[in-house]
Parts: sequence; structure tokens; C-alpha cells
Amino acid sequence: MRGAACGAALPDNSAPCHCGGRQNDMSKNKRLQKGLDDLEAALHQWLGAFENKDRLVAVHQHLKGLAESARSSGVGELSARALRIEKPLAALVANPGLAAQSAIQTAAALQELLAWDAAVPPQHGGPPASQPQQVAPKGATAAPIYLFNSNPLLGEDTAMQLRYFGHSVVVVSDIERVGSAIEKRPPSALIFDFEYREDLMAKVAALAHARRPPNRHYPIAVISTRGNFKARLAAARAGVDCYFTKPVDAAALIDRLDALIVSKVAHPFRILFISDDPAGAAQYSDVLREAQMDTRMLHKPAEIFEAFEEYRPELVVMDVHTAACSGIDLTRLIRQNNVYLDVPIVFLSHDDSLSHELDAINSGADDFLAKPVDPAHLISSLSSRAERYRALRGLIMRDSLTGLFNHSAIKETLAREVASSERTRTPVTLAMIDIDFFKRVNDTHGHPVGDHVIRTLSRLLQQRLRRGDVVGRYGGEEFAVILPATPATAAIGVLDEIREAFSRIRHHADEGDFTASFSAGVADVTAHETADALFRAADAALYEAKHKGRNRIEAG
Ligand SMILES: Nc1nc2c(ncn2[C@@H]2O[C@H](COP(=O)(O)OP(=O)(O)OP(=O)(O)O)[C@@H](O)[C@H]2O)c(=O)[nH]1
Repeated sequence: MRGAACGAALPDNSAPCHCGGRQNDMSKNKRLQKGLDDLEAALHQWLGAFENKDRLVAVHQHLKGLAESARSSGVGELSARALRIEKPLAALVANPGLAAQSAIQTAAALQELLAWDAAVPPQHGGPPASQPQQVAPKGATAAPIYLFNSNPLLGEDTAMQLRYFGHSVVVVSDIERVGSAIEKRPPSALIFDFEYREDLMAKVAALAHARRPPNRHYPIAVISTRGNFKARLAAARAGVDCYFTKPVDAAALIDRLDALIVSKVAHPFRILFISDDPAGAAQYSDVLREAQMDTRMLHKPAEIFEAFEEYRPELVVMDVHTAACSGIDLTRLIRQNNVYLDVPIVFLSHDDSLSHELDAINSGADDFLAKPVDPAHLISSLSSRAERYRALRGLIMRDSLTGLFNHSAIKETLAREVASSERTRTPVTLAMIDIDFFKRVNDTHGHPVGDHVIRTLSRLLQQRLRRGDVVGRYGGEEFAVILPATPATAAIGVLDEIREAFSRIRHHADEGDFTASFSAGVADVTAHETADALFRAADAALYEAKHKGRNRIEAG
């Protein structure tokens, strides 16, 4: 979605401004921009659920609104283009059962319309082309991927596959317009779908070399039927980051692009300070915050376990002496608990005598920094320890095939979320998800293809769920999803969209493309109060979903 327009807004039919001159132009531009933003948002929502009639109707309304405001603003060409699409769209609204091909064709035409606008250079009164983009949250408002394909219909077909993973994709069918689209709004990635030609590759090279960090440092991918050395070498020379041969596996392409897209919303290290000298600790905490770390203060050592449970620090900094007890005793206390055996503990103290340092290390501390600590030294010492801790925890808690939480990590997380929901009196939902007839996938296409289907679902779940939701691989082809602060009814809505999207993803195999589906069972804490009860209820609901025919979700 462009700018800051919201997804569900209705067309802006407000009367044109009569203030005259430049101000009038500005308000016309703004109105048109809003019309385009709203149409794009509605289109994105519809593409996420093709069968949803309400979303189709919303697209239709926004398109009519845009045609009208373009006409009243004197932008006749945009109005005419919008009206040309309005007819087939109205036919779709009247008869949503029309072939999927006509829906795709209409969606492609709408994308073209939006791309056409993206190519218009900003007019006076609009934001300057170089204005940095706002960092968008995960989801539909992230910067779009521009996908070039000279055939808009084929481009739209690929775009649909990518959208199932939650990306906003704009198809551009004229290569000359890619540059102006970037000027108007820098993308999160560029994809060129073409057969190798020197002139096209030269254009890609020019775009690749014009990239500048931070907001113009997007990855560039090429997808092509030709994967020979010459074509790949030309792409590498042009500055292309990744090269895929057709048929392209959407999950693999997204995986690669995501790894290349620099994460704008970093996950800062969580550092817990235990000190009874608030002013002194705050001084060091400020240094760490400036270095993009997250810090929390604890002044009462007696609350240490609550702080660990809730904040889950990736490193603890403490004074050698606090009024309540010595840091060395506190370290022994922390190390008594198996779960916290490996959290790094660093002492900060004026007391740099060797005997204290040895005592600290013997009690289970990892380092001893004598005050005053040089800020650069503090940052590098703490961040390298926190980083290693995070990496090791990742290895222990994550499944190697998917990178998701493994069986024991998901059980541990659910126990924590249930305890927290009890404290905060908010709901939490557990969903158990199982791929349907998965044995058949393995038997027909082989284990590696089966693994690939598992990875595709894992990626889709990660993409489509909120940042606070926790996804785990419970075993084999079974997944567990924890949705904090979400009642079962809301969880079913979200999961049903994912179920729908998954069932439309094409998987490639030597024997031919195929699709797969999953079934799910959900349960929330209002009816099942403990973690064990939730697992049992969600599992029973999953069994029911399988029994009732699969590719469905049941509540327990
Ligand atoms: N490729 C692959 N297959 C796995 C993995 N883990 C388990 N499986 C296979 O998943 C299949 C699960 O089959 P079943 O439990 O019979 O269930 P299903 O065929 O999915 O049928 P329903 O669940 O009843 O729809 C078995 O063939 C397992 O060997 C894995 O990591 N990779």
C-alpha cells in the first residue's frame, strides 16, 4: 500500500477545493493519491482472498471513486483507464463465479493502472522523490516488490504466488517505467522476469548501479527460463543478487529475497541490569540503548525470577555488591535453575581486585568489567556475548528443517503464555496444524519434495501471522501456533485465510505441479485453562477436522 492510507477506507468523494491555483492542484493531487492508495489497499485485500465478494465489491467502489475523482481533477486519461476496467469488474461483481482467469485478468489490469500512476513524476506540491520512506510494520503496508514482466497476465500470475506469502507485489510491464516507479516509491525488492537479452540486462545493470543505501538498497532478482553460464554471468555482472530458473518456486524466491532484504525493524538484544545504584546503572544503560540494545532495570534482587520469566534477558549485568545480597550469591541463585544456566552474566564493579574477579567467575559469571568502562568496550563486550547466546539458543530451540521453534521450545513457550494470560486476564489460543495426505506427497514425489512443502507452510505461517505469534514445528508435518491476546474465534479467521492461501500455492515436482492443504484444530484458554488441556483440546479438534474431510479448521 502506498503512503499511510488505511486499508478499509471508502472512496473519497469530497467536493473539489475551490481555493484556486497551487493549493487547488495540491488538494487534487492529494485526493487522487488517496484514491489510488485506497484502491491499492482494497486490491491487496481482495488478492488475499479471491472468493470474498465483499472485498471484490470494495475494489469496485474504490475504482469508481478513483475514476470520478480523476475526472473531476481533469486527469482524463486516468479516469478513462479506470472506466475501462470498471466494466469487467462490474461483471465480476454481478457474477463472482466467472472463470478465475477473468478475475486474474482484471487484477492484472488494476495493477497496470496502479503502475501507470507510479510512473508519473511527482508534481509540485507532492513529496520530493528522495523523501525517505516510513518504516512499515510487517504486513500489507511494507514497501512493495516491483515485478517486471512484459506480459502483464504472466506477471500477475507470478505476483499472486508471491502475495500468498504476505508481500505486496506491483506488476510493471514496461521496463522503461520501472525506474520512475522506484523514484516515486523505493521498493523492498525488484524482480525481473524475462528471457536474457543484452539490452534488457543493460537496463537492469543501470538500475542496480543506481541503488543507494539506506532506503534504496533493495535486492534484485532475475527469473528466466535460461540458466546457462552466459546469462547468469551477465546477471552477476549487472549486479543481480539472485537468479532463478523457471519454474520458479515462490517460497524459495521469497526465502532468498527476505534473507537479502535488510531488516529495518531489528530485534534488539535484551539486557537486564541488576543494581541498587539507579543513577550509575542508568548511565551504562543509556550507552547500550544508543547502540540499539533494549535494557531493563531491576533494583530489587528478590524479583529476579519474575524479571527473568517476563523479560527473558539475553544478558545480565550486575553489581558485585547490592544492599540485599552480593552479586556472587545472586549468580549462584540464577545458575541453580537449569533454564538459566547459559544466560551470560557480566559483573560491573569498582572492585577490580583479582580475588573478587575469580569469585565472580567461580560463581558462574562470564565476565568482570571494572568501572569506569569505556563505552565502546562495554558495547562490544556485551553485544558479542548476547549475540553468541542468541545463536546458541537458536540451535537448541529451533528445528533444523524450518528454523521454527521445536517441540520442546513450543511447549515451554505455551506454558509461559498460559501463565501470562492468567496474570493479565487476556486470552491465548493454540492451533495445531497438520498437512493433509502428506504421506501421499512423499510417496508420489519423494521426501525432498515433501520437505519442501513443509518449509513452504512454515514460511507462509511466519509471513502471515503477527510478530507476537509463535510458530513451531511440533513434529513431522505437524505445526503448533500460539496466538497471544487472541480468542479462538479471531484465530480461526486468521488461520482460515492462511489455509486458503496455502491450498493455492503450486509446488513443483518432476511429475508435475501439485497443491496441498492442511487441517487445523484450535482451542483457547477460556475453555481449557492449562497448557496440557489446550494441547489435548486443539489435538482433538484437529482430529475432527481430518475426520470431517480435511482442508478445514475446527474449534475445540
Ligand atoms: N518429507 C518429510 N516427511 C515427513 C517428515 N516427518 C514426517 N513425515 C512423513 O509424514 C507422513 C505422515 O503421514 P500420516 O501420519 O499417515 O498422515 P497423512 O498422510 O498426512 O494423512 P492425514 O494426516 O490423515 O491427512 C509420513 O509418511 C511421514 O513419514 C519430514 O520431516 N519430511
